[in-house]
Amino acid sequence: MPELVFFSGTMDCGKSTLALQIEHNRSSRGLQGLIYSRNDRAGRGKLSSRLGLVTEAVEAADGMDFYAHVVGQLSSGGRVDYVIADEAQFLAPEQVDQLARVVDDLELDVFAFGITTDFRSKLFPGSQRLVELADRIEVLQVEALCWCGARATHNARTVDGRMVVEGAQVVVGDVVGDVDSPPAEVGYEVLCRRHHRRRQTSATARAAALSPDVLPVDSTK
Ligand SMILES: Nc1ncnc2c1ncn2[C@@H]1O[C@H](COP(=O)(O)OP(=O)(O)O)[C@@H](O)[C@H]1O
Ligand SMILES: Cc1cn([C@H]2C[C@H](O)[C@@H](COP(=O)(O)O)O2)c(=O)[nH]c1=O
Repeated sequence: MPELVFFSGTMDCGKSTLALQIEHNRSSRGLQGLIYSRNDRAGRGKLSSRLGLVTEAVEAADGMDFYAHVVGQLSSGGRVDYVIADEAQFLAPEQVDQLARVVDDLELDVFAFGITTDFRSKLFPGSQRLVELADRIEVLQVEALCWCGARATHNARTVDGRMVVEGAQVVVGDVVGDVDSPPAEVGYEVLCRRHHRRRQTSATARAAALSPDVLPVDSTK
């Protein structure tokens, strides 16, 4: 039975890499996929992974009807054996309904990849609809880690290095969590829930560790 599968996780947990692997494994067996993405960091019409792989994709524009687009490909003589949709959190709920229709009426597997929640830990509308409609939800096996070493489950946004909890839901950007990353105007860092709730990023944790307030005090002096 064809399925709508939602591969979800935080930023930087390997979703796009898995999308490219699924594409590679199927295309190397002669199958033909239709690949969609939206707002990929590498630019319009791209599906890219931080491991350096990139492939061409159809940019899923606002208002694009996925069902009509797949039917259009098939009726103009194109072959479509499966569909991949990356950055699916950015899709409108009705576009997710169209993907479900591709599975049910055209009998094609649809693999959707996306982050579930935004920087405020609220569901993206596209991800909410995927949770509602998917046959399966798969959590990626590679654990992205919080600076404390716990599994990262949440996405934080930083503006000029400080974690924020207000702002536009969609701001394309990259993770800047490691010590050597230059401060970006808008960046992201994956955190465990505890540190997301406390608004403690790696930078604030480092600053706290260096603060004289928390340095060990020798009580004999
Ligand atoms: N230099 C590197 N060496 C090994 N693995 C890396 C490197 N850079 C990134 N990765 C891997 O790539 C993952 C991010 O993959 P990507 O597909 O871009 O994530 P996502 O689409 O979920 O944001 C990281 O979690 C890490 O496992
Ligand atoms: C948390 C959050 C993220 N985004 C953006 C930032 C990136 O461009 C993508 C996620 O891409 P990835 O391949 O999963 O790393 O989403 C956003 O617009 N709003 C947010 O709250």
